[in-house]
Amino acid sequence: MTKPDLAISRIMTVVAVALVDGDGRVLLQRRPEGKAMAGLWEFPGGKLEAGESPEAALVRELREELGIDVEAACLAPATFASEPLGDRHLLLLLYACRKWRGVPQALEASALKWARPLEMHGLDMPPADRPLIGLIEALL
Ligand SMILES: Nc1nc2c([nH]c(=O)n2[C@@H]2O[C@H](COP(=O)(O)OP(=O)(O)OP(=O)(O)O)[C@@H](O)[C@H]2O)c(=O)[nH]1
Repeated sequence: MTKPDLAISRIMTVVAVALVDGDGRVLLQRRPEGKAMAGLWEFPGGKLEAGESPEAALVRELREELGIDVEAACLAPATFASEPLGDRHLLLLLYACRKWRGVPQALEASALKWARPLEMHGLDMPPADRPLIGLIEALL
């Protein structure tokens, strides 16, 4: 029998969102100093907590990170990334969302930026995010 190349316990599931404004721009946040990959631009989101659904985790993360309220029903599954990350394997589930309440604030990030996909190609983003840019472009 062939051995699986990854133990399930090493998979890290992360949920993130492309918040899209009326001009077709997407919100990115900059990872703060002191964290892995500090200074890189990423989609808001984070890890699932035990027992949380992906949508509930994202609703929570968006409140914690940006101070906005999003309905789970407004989170549309968009695409995903699958990428080795240190000694783990990252499964990044990316949603798209065009409706939220409140004005996003950088409560945890060092900065926020509304960017068009074309601009995103020129930004430093985590390796898992790079293949997602073209897919987001096609979705908008
Ligand atoms: N939110 C988010 N995380 C991403 C993206 N791309 C990517 O590789 N990641 C990785 O997925 C993980 C997200 O987890 P997180 O935000 O909860 O964790 P963190 O590293 O900030 O640290 P923490 O454990 O102190 O919360 C990080 O390892 C982060 O580098 C992305 O676009 N958005």
